[in-house]
Amino acid sequence: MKVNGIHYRPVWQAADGSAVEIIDQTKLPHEFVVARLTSMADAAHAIRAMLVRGAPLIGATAAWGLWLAMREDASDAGLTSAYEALMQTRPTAVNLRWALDAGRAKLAPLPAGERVEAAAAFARHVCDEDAELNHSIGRHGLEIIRAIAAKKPGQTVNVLTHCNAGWLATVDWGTATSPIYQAHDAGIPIHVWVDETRPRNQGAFLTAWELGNHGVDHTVIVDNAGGHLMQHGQVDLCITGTDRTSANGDVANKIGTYLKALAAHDNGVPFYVALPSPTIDWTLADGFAIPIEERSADEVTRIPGRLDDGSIGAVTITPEGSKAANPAFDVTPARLVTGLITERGTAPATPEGLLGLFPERRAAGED
Ligand SMILES: CSC[C@@H](O)[C@@H](O)C(=O)COP(=O)(O)O
Repeated sequence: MKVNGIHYRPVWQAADGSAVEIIDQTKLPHEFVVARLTSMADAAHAIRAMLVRGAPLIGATAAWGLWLAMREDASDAGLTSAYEALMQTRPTAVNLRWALDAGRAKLAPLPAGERVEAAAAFARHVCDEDAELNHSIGRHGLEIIRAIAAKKPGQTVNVLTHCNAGWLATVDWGTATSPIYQAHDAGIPIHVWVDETRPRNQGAFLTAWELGNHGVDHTVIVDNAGGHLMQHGQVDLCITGTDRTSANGDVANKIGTYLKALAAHDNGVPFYVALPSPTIDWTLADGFAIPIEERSADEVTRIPGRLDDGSIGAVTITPEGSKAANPAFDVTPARLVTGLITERGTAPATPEGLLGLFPERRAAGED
């Protein structure tokens, strides 16, 4: 998507082929900074420290991390240690495992001398494919928004989203935002309630920045406001992303998603989850086994932002000595999910619903 008229992806190979470049998302929305990754350790750090984040982008950056690793050591031992180091960066988004498994399967049979070029080709493919999948998700999600718009002619469709499942979290388009961008581009009047998404504020920092860049009308709200807005008929539908969806349609996503789904259910508001197929974990029968990342207490006790003097800083908001817990994701049970919007269409959040869209998984017996 575009930033000041220039098309960007959040990760790409540097024009001279010497490095990987990323948009450093820890600096947004106050500064637009491009960071260079020149080693596998740089890529691992970028994922762990959330310079890049969001399930599909974590997978795409890991794929580029394999390329950086092969430049350093293309031996079997080098491949194994890069695979293991990158796998340990963040636990919840299954796209990481998907990309590393697929990358290792491509590279392992090759002679070491061919691995660098093959790793670059693989990373380019992962990125291009993610952009295409998300564009398709948008086409299917657009039909849902169009149907809601048809029931309220001339009025604005109000969507609530949580965290950032936008183009910054993917390679392009975003998952939850792809239907929103496509509806906006199709001329459907649309407005987005953006959950700030404490503790890291991906909604306030990133989703609001993205939507603003694309000219989509939006309002940032505190995480606790969604239920109230739903009770008062101000939300037509919710769309979120997911870091991992189990084979029965349970959805792991940013902490707080579950509470939005409960409020939506109580108020009869449709609650959709948008996801590309690499986010489905076919090995898990339900969501309870999804590993939930526990992050630093500092993310809860301190908030970064632009200070009144214009500088960028952080403030402490809790009393000295108070403990803070920081589970970064939660699992929304499938029964609260109206539908899963995938690149192949929208499925009910059930095992049969998912297998109906991905019948090859039935035959595969799942791996
Ligand atoms: C298309 S991104 C879907 C999810 O990855 C997104 O909603 C989310 O929870 C991101 O969490 P983050 O901790 O910022 O990586």
